[in-house]
Order: sequence, then C-alpha cells, then structure tokens
Amino acid sequence: MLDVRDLEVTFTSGADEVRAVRGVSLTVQKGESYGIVGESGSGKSTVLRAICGLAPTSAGHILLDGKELATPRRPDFYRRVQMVFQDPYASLHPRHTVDAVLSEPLAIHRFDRRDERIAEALSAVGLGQGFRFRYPHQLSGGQRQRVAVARALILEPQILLLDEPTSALDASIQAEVLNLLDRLRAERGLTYVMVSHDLAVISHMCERLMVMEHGLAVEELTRDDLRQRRAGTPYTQRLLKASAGYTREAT
Ligand SMILES: Nc1ncnc2c1ncn2[C@@H]1O[C@H](COP(=O)(O)OP(=O)(O)OP(=O)(O)O)[C@@H](O)[C@H]1O
Repeated sequence: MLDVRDLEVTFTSGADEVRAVRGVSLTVQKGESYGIVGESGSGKSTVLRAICGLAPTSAGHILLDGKELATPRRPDFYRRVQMVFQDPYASLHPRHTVDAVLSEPLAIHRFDRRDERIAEALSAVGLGQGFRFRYPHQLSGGQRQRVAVARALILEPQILLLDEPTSALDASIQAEVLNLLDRLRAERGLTYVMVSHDLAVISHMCERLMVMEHGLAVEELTRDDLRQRRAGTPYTQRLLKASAGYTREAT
C-alpha cells in the first residue's frame, strides 16, 4: 500500500547540512502495522514527515497504491493518510474546543453529517459527548491524545502515521492509548506506520519494524525476531536492553 524507496532527506541551514534520512526504503502492506524504531535523532520522524510531504526530500520515491505522490500533497492524500504527533499539548490549539478541532477537517474536506461524525469520533476514542465543548487545558494528557486520534480518524483515513503517540504519557495511560489504537486498527482495517524510540512499544503494536541509526535503516525485523531477541546488530541489541522491563498493562 505504501512504498518508500531510497528516501533521502537533507536539512540545510546556512553552511550546515544534516543528512537526516540516507537511502531508506520500506514497504507497508494494507492492514499492517509497521514500526520504525531508533534513538533520538536517528531520522524516524523525518521519514513520517517526508511521507506527508513535510520534509525536504532530496531523492527517492514515495508511492501510495503504486502511484508516486505529488509534491505538495493533494488534498485527497490527507483524506487517506493522517498523522498523529507525539505531543498533544502542542498539536491542539489552546483556544479551540474539541468541537472546533474536530469540525475543522470536516469543513475543509466538505464532509456532511458533521454533528453525527463528531459524536461518532468521540465515542470511538472513548470520550463521552461531555468532552465536546472542552478546551485542551480542561483535558488530561491521555484525553488530549484521544482527541488527536479522533481528529486523525474523523476523515476516515486508511493509513495513520503515528509519531511517538504515547511517549508523552504516563505508563498506565500509555497502555490505554496503545490498546485503543490496536482496537481501532482491528475494527477499521487501518494501516499504521508507528515511530517510537521504545522497542517494547513497537513489538506490542507492530508486526514488522525497521531499525534506524544516523539516518540509515540498519535492519528490518519481525515481531517474532524481537520476541526471540534475534537482533542482528549491536545497536538493536542495545535498544532491546534499553526497553527491557516495560510491560504493557491490559485494559
Ligand atoms: N526541520 C529541521 N531542520 C533541521 N534539522 C532537522 C529538522 N528536523 C529534523 N532535523 C534533524 O534531522 C535529524 C533527524 O531528526 P528526527 O526528528 O527525524 O529524529 P528522530 O529519530 O525522530 O528523533 P526524536 O525521536 O528525538 O524525534 C536530527 O539530527 C535533527 O536534528
């Protein structure tokens, strides 16, 4: 469904150049949950941003259903592909109510039945209708991230790009939001590409994953490889060690 080939992203500011992504390729099947893991600065978020057309791609190809994506992305791309960011504090406008946050994409894409869709989106993420006219500061971190997920889902996309969607949350709330994302994917047949620095989170959420280091894809593993601790590189072994001890609680 999604095909990234030999992607290169270079940021330049003045004389400085940062080669954030250096020849990364990945293929994600429809309905799959694909993870990208690596230390801070390894280029994970930049890959997601490049898919959305938000990073300066200097080489490579990004295809959706076999068709190369136009730059800038066309509006219908955002009906099919939505992104959820790490920090719900930053991604929600402080002076917009939940209703305004959810109405905006519906208005931009001229969706009908807006009231109904907002009610449905809130209940899909486990928030009652009482949350509809609240402002972000009247929500907990977990509730805010649920609103961000509702906003991403309200256009009924097929693919969610999830950039550290739970790393700003407490461990117990993190587990709740991960379980919610898992359930939504199963119910709606969604395809996920999820970025995290935490291999434990990725191994719970994703069937396959790519490990990134310094802008390079160092290896691709399956969930089984991870569970058997079959990491091919010392770097991945180190990430595995760093994430040991994390357990996901059931809801
Ligand atoms: N807009 C930008 N301008 C200049 N450099 C950038 C920009 N965005 C990212 N970079 C650089 O690109 C590299 C990769 O950053 P990226 O955010 O993709 O890493 P990451 O693996 O997602 O890390 P983190 O988990 O900390 O977000 C870093 O060196 C970063 O400083």
